[in-house]
Amino acid sequence: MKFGSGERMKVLEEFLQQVGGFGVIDGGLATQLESHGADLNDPLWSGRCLIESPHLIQKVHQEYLEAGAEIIITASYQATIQGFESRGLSITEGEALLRRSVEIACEARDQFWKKCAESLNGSVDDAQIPKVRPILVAASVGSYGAYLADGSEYSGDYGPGMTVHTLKDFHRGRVQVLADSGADLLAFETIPNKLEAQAYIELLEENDIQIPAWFSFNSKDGVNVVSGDSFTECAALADSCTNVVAVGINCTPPRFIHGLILSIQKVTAKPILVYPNSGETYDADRKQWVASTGVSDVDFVSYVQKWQEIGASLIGGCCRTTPNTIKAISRAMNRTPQILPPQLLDGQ
Ligand code: MET
Ligand SMILES: [Zn+2]
Repeated sequence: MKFGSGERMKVLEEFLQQVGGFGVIDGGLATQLESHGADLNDPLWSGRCLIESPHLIQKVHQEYLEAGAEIIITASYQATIQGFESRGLSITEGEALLRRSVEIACEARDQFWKKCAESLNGSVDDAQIPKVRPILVAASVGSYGAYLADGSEYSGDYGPGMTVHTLKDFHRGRVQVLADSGADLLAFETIPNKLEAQAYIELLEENDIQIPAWFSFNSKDGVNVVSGDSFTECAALADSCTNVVAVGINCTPPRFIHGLILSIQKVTAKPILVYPNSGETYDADRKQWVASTGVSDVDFVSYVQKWQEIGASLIGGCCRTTPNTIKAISRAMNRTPQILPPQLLDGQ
């Protein structure tokens, strides 16, 4: 089916309507994989598990669904065809692994729905966390900086010679594979600069990508994206693309989110998504998060209703957040009861 811009918007609009106006995104995927013992000290980071431990990825998706997530993000963030090639895999094998990342998330969703239908027949377990509910699978696209695995997804500095053309060439194959994979939307995450946002837009438009996309930027000062480009200009650029159905912020300390939501609102009427990290800082040289700089789940959650009030429609967590964070977000979220589509209640 060919999507016009209206139809693309409908995917998210209908979802938001069904979940009561506000949706819960999952939490840190890599973080939770590591807590189950995965060694992600690897250029492929969480993408390594697509090769070595796909069952673990599915387990983590399940955990986030149990915690209340309504949008689960695939393990393709740092999984790239080029990255798989440097592992000795062929392009075909790399593409198959990307498709697999979406299949794993879809399987987790199917199992979750099945389990809900069998055990509860649509009833509610936790007062605040409805068991049977719409769930979207978002296919993650991490930045070129994530592929470089040198911390440049947090500096946005790709050097003076970098061009939109090079970035488009880098992303083209993966974006096309993920767009045709059966995912509900593409999640362009942790976008560190304006150049890469421009490259994504041109790719989506030139390749006539049919599924909707969200653009999510990261910031370390609450004013600009990490490269120093204006956050507002980046958000306005995202707004200009008809493929983009939501604009937001991820992997950014919670304390900056309020101001950034207000900046996005000035330039778009599209839904706003936020999934901050725990507020800890990442030491790119040591490839470690520096603990003690972050906020607890309780503090994180104290922000949730305020973010909703000022205009965020989708809220979740990024690095160093866990199923506990998502459970707390889901409970704290202020929303009207859901109108569930009948096919969900039938467990189909
Ligand atoms: C560096 S941001 C990482 C985002 C990715 N979706 C993850 O949670 O692992
Ligand atoms: Zn993150």
